Amino acid sequence: MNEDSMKIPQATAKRLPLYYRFIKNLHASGKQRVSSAQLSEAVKVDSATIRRDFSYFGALGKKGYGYNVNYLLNFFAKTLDQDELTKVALVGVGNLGTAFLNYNFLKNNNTKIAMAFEVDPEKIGTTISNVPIYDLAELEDQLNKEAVTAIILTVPSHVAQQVTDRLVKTTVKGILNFTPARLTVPPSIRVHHIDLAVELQSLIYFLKNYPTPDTEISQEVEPEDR
Ligand SMILES: NC(=O)c1ccc[n+]([C@@H]2O[C@H](COP(=O)([O-])OP(=O)(O)OC[C@H]3O[C@@H](n4cnc5c(N)ncnc54)[C@H](O)[C@@H]3O)[C@@H](O)[C@H]2O)c1
Repeated sequence: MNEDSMKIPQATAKRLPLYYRFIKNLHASGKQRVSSAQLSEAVKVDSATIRRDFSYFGALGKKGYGYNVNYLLNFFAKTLDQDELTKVALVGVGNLGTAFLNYNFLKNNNTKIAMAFEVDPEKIGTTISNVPIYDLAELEDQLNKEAVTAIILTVPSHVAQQVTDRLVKTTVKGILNFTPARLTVPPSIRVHHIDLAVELQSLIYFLKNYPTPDTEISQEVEPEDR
């Protein structure tokens, strides 16, 4: 993010990539404007929140016109540093790690998994989707050489902290932690925790306590631009 975006609240900033993806699709399909109601339906964020978020971006929607797609696209691209490729490394090429390496992140944004690390001699020295898999012993050297700023952590939970401790001496500023381990990091490193078990439990709680409308109804409101 650049300096202009420092004033954007964190909750708004988190929704930026979501808005950006949708606006990019709209732009690609030749649309010039979009209303907050259309955005709301597509990204599943209520329109009052969208209007408030967009006011931080200096995008003031006009009644009966909506928002200018080109303006938004330029704003998001600049704010999210889309002109710069962010290098990411993955640590732990098991079931989950392999799936992420096979998934082409570049399709959606300028994020690239540049390298991966392993301890299994069978995997070290091989590639998956052109991503080289290095020995964990080379962690600090390789990360610093390529100025990697983010890590996807998909190791067994009992080694998560020891891998994290080694990142302190590198260019890494953020960790996307898929392990159930709660990580201790210095203030210079940010951790986002993705716990599938917790998310699943929360979904099931919502299904039980806040039943969704009939499938037929939700299909009727499916927008064409999704
Ligand atoms: N598979 C899933 O659906 C899933 C879902 C949610 C969370 N998780 C979590 O993600 C993590 C990975 O899960 P998985 O199913 O891919 O496990 P996995 O055992 O298939 O893969 C772990 C990989 O990490 C490697 N490894 C072990 N120690 C390492 C180290 N110090 N440095 C680098 N690599 C190391 C192993 O050789 C192995 O290839 C676990 O913490 C798991 O709890 C997995």
